[in-house]
Amino acid sequence: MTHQFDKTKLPSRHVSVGPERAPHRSYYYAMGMTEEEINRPFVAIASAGNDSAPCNTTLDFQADICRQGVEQGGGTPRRFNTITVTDGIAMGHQGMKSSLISREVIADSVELSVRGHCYDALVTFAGCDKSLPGMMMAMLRLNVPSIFVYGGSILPGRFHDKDVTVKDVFEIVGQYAAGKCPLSEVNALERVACPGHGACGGQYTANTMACVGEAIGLSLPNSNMAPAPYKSREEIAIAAGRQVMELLAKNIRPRDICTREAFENAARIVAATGGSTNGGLHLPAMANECGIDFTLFDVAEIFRTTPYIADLQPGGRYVARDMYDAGGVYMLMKTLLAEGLLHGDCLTVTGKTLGENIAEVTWNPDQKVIYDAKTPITPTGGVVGLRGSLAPDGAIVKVAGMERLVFEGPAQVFDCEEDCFAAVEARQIREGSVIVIRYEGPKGGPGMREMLSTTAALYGQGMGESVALITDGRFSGATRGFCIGHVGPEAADGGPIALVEEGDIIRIDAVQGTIDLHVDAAVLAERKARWQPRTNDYQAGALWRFAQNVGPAWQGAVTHPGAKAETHVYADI
Ligand SMILES: CC[C@H](C)C(=O)C(=O)O
Ligand SMILES: [Mg+2]
Repeated sequence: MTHQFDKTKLPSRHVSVGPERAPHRSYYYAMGMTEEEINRPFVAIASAGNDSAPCNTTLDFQADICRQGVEQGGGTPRRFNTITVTDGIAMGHQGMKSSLISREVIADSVELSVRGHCYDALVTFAGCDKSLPGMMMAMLRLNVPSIFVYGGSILPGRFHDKDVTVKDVFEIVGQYAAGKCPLSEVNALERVACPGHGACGGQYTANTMACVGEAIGLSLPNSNMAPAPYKSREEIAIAAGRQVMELLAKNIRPRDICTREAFENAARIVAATGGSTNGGLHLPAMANECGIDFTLFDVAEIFRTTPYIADLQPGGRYVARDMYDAGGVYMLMKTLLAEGLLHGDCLTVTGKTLGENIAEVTWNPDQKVIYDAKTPITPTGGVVGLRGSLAPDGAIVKVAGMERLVFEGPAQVFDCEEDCFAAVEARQIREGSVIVIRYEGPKGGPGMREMLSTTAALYGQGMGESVALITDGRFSGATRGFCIGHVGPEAADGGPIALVEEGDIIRIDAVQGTIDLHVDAAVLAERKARWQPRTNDYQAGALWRFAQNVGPAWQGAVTHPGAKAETHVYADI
C-alpha cells in the first residue's frame, strides 16, 4: 500500500524542505526527479554489487528491482554501492588481510552515505562473507527502518555425478599436492564447480549469515535462501522495498528487532546448521553496534545447548539450494521453536513476531536436509566455544560432522600462514601434530586472515582427522577438520599462543570446551619475559589504521569495541 508521510518530520527534510534547500533540490531535478518524488521519503538502497566474484554479480539487478517496491510504498529510492572483498579470491595470500577490514569499510560507507544524504530508511543487498555482516552492522548503527536482503547462493556444480562447490576445488589442491590425482582432474573441476551467479554454495559464511538475517528478524521470512538464479529473487527484492515503507510508517527500527533474545536466536541457527565459525565473530560485532553485550562467550553458551540438525556442507551432505528446497531457515526454526530453543516473541521486519511468522510454516516431513530437533544429527555441537590456558579470551571450533572431539599432541609452530602452507605442500606436517599458526590475529596480521587454502589442502591430503590446527586468525565457512580459530589474546598482544614452542603439548577438548597448553607456569613466565612484540608489513594505509583501532576477536574484532547504544545513533531521527 502507498503511505503518506510528513516529510518535515523525517531526516530527509534537511536536504529537501524549505527555501534554503533550493540548491539541494536542483540536484534532484538534475537527476530527473519530480517535485512529488522530492517530497516523498528518501530510501537508501545499498548494494554490494560488483564484478569481483559471482557472489556479487546479481546484487545490482536485485537492488534496481527493489526500487519498484519502494515506489509502490510511497518512497523515493536512492541507490548506492559499497566495495567488497571476496574471500574465495582473496584466499591463500596477503589479499586475505583485506577481508575482515572490508566489513568495517562496508558498514562505514553505508553509514556515511546515509548520514551525508539524510536518508530516511534503508534496504541493503549483500552476497559475500563480510558484506552481509557489514550491511547489518550499518543498519543497527544507523537504526533507521531497514531490511536486509541476501543476493542468494550459487547452485551446485556437478562433477563425477556429485554436487560440488568451491570447497571441493580448495580440497582437490591438497589431493593433487599429495599425488592423489592428476592436474587434469583439478582443471576439470575448477571449470564446473561454480556454475553461475551466487555466493559459495554450502553452509559457509555467506549462507550462515544469510540464515542469521532471517533468524534475527532483519530479513523477510524465507527470502535469503532462494538461490541467486531463481526468478523468485525479483519478487523478494520488490517485497523488501515495499515492506521497508511499512516499517517507516510504523516506525519499526533495527534495534526494536535486534534485542538480546534475537541475538540468541541467531546464535542458535549458526550452531544448528553447523554454520561458519565466523558467526562467533560477526554476531558480537553486530551486537556491539546496538550496545548489546553479546560476546563470543555468550555465543558459545548458546552453542552448548543447541542440537545440530541441518545436514549441510562442509560437515554434512547437502548444499544451500537443498536447504531452500527443503523449506529454508523457517522450516529449521519451526522445529527449534517447538523444542523451546527459540524466543518466539521477538519482533521481525514483517511487523509480526518470529513465532507468528513461523506459525505460517507447515513442517515438511519428506525432506532430508533438516532434522526434527527431537531427533538431531547430534544433540549438541555444530560449533563449539573453547577456553583454557592457551586461550584465556576464548576460541571457536566447528565440529559438525567430525568423529574426533578430543585431540592432544605436540605443537608444530608457524609464524604466518604462508610458512604453514609451504610445509603442508612439502608434506612436512607430522600426523598427530597440533599445528599453530600465529601472528595472524586482528591486530597482528593485521586483518585476521581466513585459512581455507591451508586447511583444505590438509583435508585434501587426508590429514583432516589426524592433525589439529589452532590460530589467532580465522577460518572460512568451508573449513573442515579439527581447526580452532579466534584464539585470544592474540600473539601480537603477547597472548599464550605467542609463547608456544615446537613440541609443547596442547590438548583440545571440544566436549568439555577446553584448550590448554601443558607447559609449566614458571617456564611460560620465563618465555613471556623474553617475548618481544613484532612489527608487521603494513605501517600505512587501511590495514595499518585497522590495526591501530581493532579490538579482540571475542568482541567481534571491531574498530569501536564497547560502543554504547546511546552514543551510537543516526543523530537526527
Ligand atoms: C568457500 C568458502 C568461502 C570462500 C569463505 O570464505 C567462507 O565461507 O568463509
Ligand atoms: Mg570467508
